[in-house]
Amino acid sequence: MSVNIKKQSAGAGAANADVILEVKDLKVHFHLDEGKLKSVDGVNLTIRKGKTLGIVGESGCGKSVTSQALLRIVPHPGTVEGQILLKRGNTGNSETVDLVKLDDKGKEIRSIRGGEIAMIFQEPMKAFSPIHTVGDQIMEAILLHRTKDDSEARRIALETLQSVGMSNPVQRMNEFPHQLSGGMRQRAMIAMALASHPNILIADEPTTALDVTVQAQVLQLINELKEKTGTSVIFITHDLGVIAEMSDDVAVMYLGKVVEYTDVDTLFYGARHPYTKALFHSIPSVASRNKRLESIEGTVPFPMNLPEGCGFYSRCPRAEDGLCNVTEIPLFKVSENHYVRCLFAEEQNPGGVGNEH
Ligand SMILES: Nc1ncnc2c1ncn2[C@@H]1O[C@H](COP(=O)(O)OP(=O)(O)OP(=O)(O)O)[C@@H](O)[C@H]1O
Repeated sequence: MSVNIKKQSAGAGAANADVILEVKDLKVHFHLDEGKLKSVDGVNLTIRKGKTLGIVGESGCGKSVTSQALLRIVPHPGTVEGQILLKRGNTGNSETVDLVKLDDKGKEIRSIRGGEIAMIFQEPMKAFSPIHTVGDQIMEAILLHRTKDDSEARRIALETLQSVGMSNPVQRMNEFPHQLSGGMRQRAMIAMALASHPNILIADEPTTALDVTVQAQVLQLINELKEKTGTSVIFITHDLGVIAEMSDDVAVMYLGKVVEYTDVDTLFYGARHPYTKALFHSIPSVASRNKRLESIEGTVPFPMNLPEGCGFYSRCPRAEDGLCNVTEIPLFKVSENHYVRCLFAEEQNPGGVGNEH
């Protein structure tokens, strides 16, 4: 995929009025017989109105569990701590709700889920029931969140299917999910997520299962809808090429923590964390297509009974014994809107490391 980076300011220093969701010190721990599994361990994120935050990292670093926490759908025996501050209502008449404090089966979170915050998954069959038609399922979401009128809901459903480029939407309304092709099912799921007019759309690896052409179409569709409706997007992927296409701001996650947080162009032109740099070395580019790709040495450790210090220590080419493996490494501010969790983050910056985030 070609790398096409937009100039943007980072979310890390976003003005308060622009912020629609703020995640503070989020921890999701699974209390298992073997011990405490720290899937997400002290994550801070800022989601701006009408912008996309990309969350990137290898498998197992806590991306999906973070998105489950935002919707309060973390399965048992997971616990959620910290703050997830959602701004609701219009400017001038808004209130902030801490989603962590809500009962995860209560009325309020159920109205937010699929209403103000909607999610699209890698596998659309997860979102659809196989025994109801696509139209009935999209209408159900609309009847729950937008109108009580059946014919109005049908009109909105058709309009939404059209807006996502669904061919022959009238016929598709009467079809079952398994009758659609992979790409069409993905579009139908996006339509279902968007039909309730969410303020925030969470997309968790939504194109991984699709072929390259359909993948590009779906990414373009999400970007167009974002421009048109002003929806904020949280885009989760392990693919830096997709991050470049989609993101305004980027959080790089490793072992349940954010290790680098900045705007997309700073990340692509000035990544500082050794893990982010390793991720860049592991993506194919036109220039390097004839060379062997470097994969990151080792695997992500299991997030249980971890040793002290930096989580990337065991795989890091820059690691120093007695320094990096002693205490937890904080997130340092290396420049305006650029935060890096590494003691050597200042190495390319003669001005030195700034304050902690
Ligand atoms: N329900 C669960 N019970 C116990 N552990 C879990 C559960 N869900 C996730 N984990 C663990 O939490 C860690 C983070 O998982 P998560 O699925 O968030 O990673 P990810 O970055 O989204 O990876 P992938 O790209 O493969 O989905 C992993 O070690 C995983 O095994």
